[in-house]
Amino acid sequence: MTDTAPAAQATADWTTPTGLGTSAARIAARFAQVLTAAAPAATDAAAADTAAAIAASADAPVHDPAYALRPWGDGSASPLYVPVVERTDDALVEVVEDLLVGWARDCGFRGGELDQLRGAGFGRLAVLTHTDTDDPEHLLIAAKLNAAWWAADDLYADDSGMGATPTALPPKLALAMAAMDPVPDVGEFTAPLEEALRSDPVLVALRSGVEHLTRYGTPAQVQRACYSTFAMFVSWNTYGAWRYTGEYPPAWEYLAARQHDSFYTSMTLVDAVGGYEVPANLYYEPRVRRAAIQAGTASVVVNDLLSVAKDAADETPVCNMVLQIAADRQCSVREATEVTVELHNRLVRDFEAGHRELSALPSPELHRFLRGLRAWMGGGFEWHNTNPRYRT
Ligand SMILES: CC(C)=CCC/C(C)=C(\C)COP(=O)(O)OP(=O)(O)O
Repeated sequence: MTDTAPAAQATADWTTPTGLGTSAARIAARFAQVLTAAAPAATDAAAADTAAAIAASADAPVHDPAYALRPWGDGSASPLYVPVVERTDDALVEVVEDLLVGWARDCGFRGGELDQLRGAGFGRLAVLTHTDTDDPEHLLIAAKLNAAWWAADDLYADDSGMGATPTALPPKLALAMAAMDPVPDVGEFTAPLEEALRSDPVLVALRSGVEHLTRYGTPAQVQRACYSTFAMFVSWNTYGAWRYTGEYPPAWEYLAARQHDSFYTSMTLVDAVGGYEVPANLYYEPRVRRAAIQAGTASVVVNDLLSVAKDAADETPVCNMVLQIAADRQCSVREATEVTVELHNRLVRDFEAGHRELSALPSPELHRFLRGLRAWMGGGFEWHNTNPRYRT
């Protein structure tokens, strides 16, 4: 490796041989391609060694104690296969919640909105899901952005009782993008935009949340959070169109939209909150992205399972996987719930298998990130299953 270019040296620890074997060559070859862009010297040999390591890891034990079958809701449906909860820490939760409510007040939320925010427990969500840091300032990255995303979701997109309407939604989301990803100065047109961005607590919260992320994360981490949010907004607009026309989608089409409106967006923060970075070309390596999408989708399917009653109760019903399946198949909610549980458990098992394969890749950051995704699923389940928001 002595002639290796500096960029290649920076990535050399990913390519260090760690095992033997020949199966799973596809993932290794792809991984080598990712590296090749920066490290011409680290190609075929590294790919073969990586494939070997993957092959060795494919023989992992069938039951991983990091996962469990857990009852949920009122306990009447089949259990969910979820990662175990890695941390509960009430004292830390209180610190983060207090800081979060102070921040929300500074953003302009008042009275009942602040009570709702505290009741929702986004600080608790951060503590349950980001288990590799105890630092309140880092946890606040997740707490602030999740609170801001949820506020936008409730107030702009979902909750008719809070003033959300399908026709006002798209322009509000366009402003939300401007709040998160600052536009350059445009002379006389800047002042009215600034005024609009300062006049709505949701927009102030989104902007401030990104600023907080910017203090601790890299530019790549900030933009990945922004762009996954913007993809999520496309799904919100899609739901808005369905609710406006009253033409609700089949379950497969809803699920296609839901995969970009999921806790994948929350999980873009995993490494920044943890205080490290998965380099962009590894973060977006297809197997890594697939694992992250599986984790995000599984977690949002938990949300759908637990919010059936809440979603069905809105005067313009909110799309929900259980409700879409029940409508498609003309079956009961109970039957549709079982199909949804099966879908969830399949996603988690597929994630688990992918995690096992990817564990053979010699990147400490990637290993930590995959454990972080797993922890997020476990904490996300716990949060939903114990949250008054989802109790009927
Ligand atoms: C990433 C994030 C927190 C996005 C906000 C959108 C959101 C609240 C979800 C993806 C969860 O789904 P849903 O809108 O159905 O949530 P509720 O059931 O209203 O809690």
